[in-house]
Formats: sequence, C-alpha cells, structure tokens
Amino acid sequence: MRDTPEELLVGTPGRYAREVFHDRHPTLIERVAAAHPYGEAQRSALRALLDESLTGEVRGLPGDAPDWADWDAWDRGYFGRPWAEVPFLWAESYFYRRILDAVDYFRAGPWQGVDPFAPMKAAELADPALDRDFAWVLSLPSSADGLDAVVRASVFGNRADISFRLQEPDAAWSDELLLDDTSRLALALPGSVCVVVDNGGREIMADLVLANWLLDTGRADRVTLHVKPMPYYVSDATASDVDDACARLGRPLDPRIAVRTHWFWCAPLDFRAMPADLADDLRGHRVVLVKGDLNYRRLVGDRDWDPTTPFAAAAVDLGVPVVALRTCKSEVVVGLDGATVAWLDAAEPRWRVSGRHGLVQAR
Ligand SMILES: O=P(O)(O)OC[C@@]1(O)O[C@H](CO)[C@@H](O)[C@@H]1O
Repeated sequence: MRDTPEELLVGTPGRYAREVFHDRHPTLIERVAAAHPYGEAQRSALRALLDESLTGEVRGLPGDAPDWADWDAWDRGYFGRPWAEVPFLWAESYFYRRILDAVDYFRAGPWQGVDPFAPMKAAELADPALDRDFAWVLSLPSSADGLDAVVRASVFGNRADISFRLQEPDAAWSDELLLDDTSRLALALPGSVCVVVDNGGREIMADLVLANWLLDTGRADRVTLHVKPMPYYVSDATASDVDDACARLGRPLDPRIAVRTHWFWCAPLDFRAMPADLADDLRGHRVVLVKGDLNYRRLVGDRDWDPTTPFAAAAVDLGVPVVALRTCKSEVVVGLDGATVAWLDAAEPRWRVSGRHGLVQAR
C-alpha cells in the first residue's frame, strides 16, 4: 500500500504553484483591474491582495461576507499564516474568492453581482476563429469515430482556460493524448451523463457539442451540466456562460440538458470532502465526466503524486463511473506507465504543466 503523498504548497521554490502565484497572478490582477471602470477602492484592494499573497499572511474575509462562516469552517489554521506555507489548492481557491471581495462582488453598490472576468470571457467568445474551429461539428459521424472526435474536442477545449493563457499565451500544439480510456466511456453508455464543467467559452462549447452528440445519437437520454455558482478561476463557467456558449454555437440548450450548480464547486476542498447531497446527485447518473485541470486535482488530491500511481488508487471513489477529461496544466498526474514518464521527463521538462498533453482517464 502506497503512502498518500504530501499536499502541494504555494511557496515551495522551483515548484509550479509558486510560479502561478508569482508569475501568473500579477498579470491576472492587472487584467482584472482594467476589465471594468472600477474605482480606486477596488483597484487598490486588488493591488493589496496581490501584495498580501506574494509576501504576507492570509487575511480573513470581512465579517459581513455572506460566506464568512463557510470559510471559517474550511480554515485548517491557514488564516494568519504566510500564504507561502498554505496548500496550493486551498490558497488558489481563496485567492479567487478574495478577488470577488476586492471588486465588491457581494457588497451593495454598482459592482454587486458584476462578474470581474466577464469582459475576458466575452472577448474569447467574440473570436471569429471559433466559427472555423467548430465547423467540423456539422459533419460528425454517429459511429465510434464521432465519440472519439467529440471527446478529444472536449479534452483539448480545456487548453483554452484564460488564467492558463495569461502565462502560456502561445499554447497551440497538436492534440496528444497520453492515455485514452474513451472506450470505457462508451461501455458505460447509454444512460444519463453528468458533466462537472470547467471553463466557459471554447471549452464549454466543446462540452455542449459532446452533450448534443451523445443525446442525438441516443448514447445519452439526459445530460446534467454542473457549473460554478460564482465567477472563479477567471474563465470557469457559470450558468450565464452556458447561455452565451449556446448562442455562439447557434443551437439553443437541448431540453434534455439540465444546468445545475452547488456551493461545493467553489470550495477549497478536494472531492473526498464532497457533501452527501451532491454525491447523491452525481450517483444518479450512469457516468460522470470530470472536466479540466483543477477538477482533476480535486479528484485525485492536489498532492505530490508519483505519476505511476494507479488512477483508481488516487481518484476518489464517487460510487459511479468517472471519466476525467483534462489537459495537463499542473504538476499533478497519475496513472501513467514508467516508460512514458521517463520519456516525457527527458524530452520535455514542462510536460506536466504546458497544456500540450491530454488525458482521458476512467475509474
Ligand atoms: O481547471 P483548469 O481551467 O483546467 O485549469 C486551471 C489552471 O489554470 O489553474 C491551475 C493553476 O492556476 C492549474 O491547475 C491550471 O493550469
């Protein structure tokens, strides 16, 4: 029996989490400050948050925050500690929550309920290249080749996340799957499919193509899309981002597709802490597709895993078949064979974080 490895921390020198905080976040904060005509109060709160997260200690939410009690319960002694010593998963999630605080997202006033990332998401959807990139959707076969195509599009749509592109703006490679369990997805169908959604824009457009294809070919009888309850990780999809993606695709949401959300999706916890009501909801489906890098980190645990650890040993048992569709954009990866890892380590030092490689992993 393998030991569970240590959680990844924000400040470990030479590790990816530190890069995210020190290289990506300054650009992110600049972009958010410029996204709306915020006043000096919001802009200086954003700058203060960045400084705090780079050199200071984790401050709590203001007492009037609607989710103050939630964060108090999720604190494992991190408030008051240097950000550098806090687990990456917790700290990053809290950083996004604090962005909402800095821009007065929950406070009565002109910015209440205004998504700070909306202009960045809108710009992605306005890209005329999307018309060309989604033209293939019109000629999809209903055979297994069709399934391969829609699954791959959903996996590599995950490269498009905006926070990632702040650091890797030119990430455009051929689509390479390190592992492909699409056949196990096919075996789990037909039935109802749940998608734990990640990003809006290009990624959810691809997810909608996948959902529509599953429904149109009779592989699925209903699809549930679980989206974020609030703006998160820049481009993570909320319900309104699903609407926008449907409009961009030119196909209204199929009545067999339900959009749901849950507070847990923005909690700084891995899937071992999933509350019973949400776990019951997921178990009501034949198969659950877990999209994206962050959801992968939450599924297996944001830990310093040996990449040859079997996926089934690391991924939490949700009591329902799970298929993770993800491009590798953080250090966490499991389920690979030793030869592949040795080859990647030698050929491509940043293979775990570059977004080049994709995974379709079933449990
Ligand atoms: O979940 P997503 O959108 O696929 O990726 C989220 C992400 O951009 O954020 C993390 C670092 O900030 C990484 O895990 C990953 O690159």
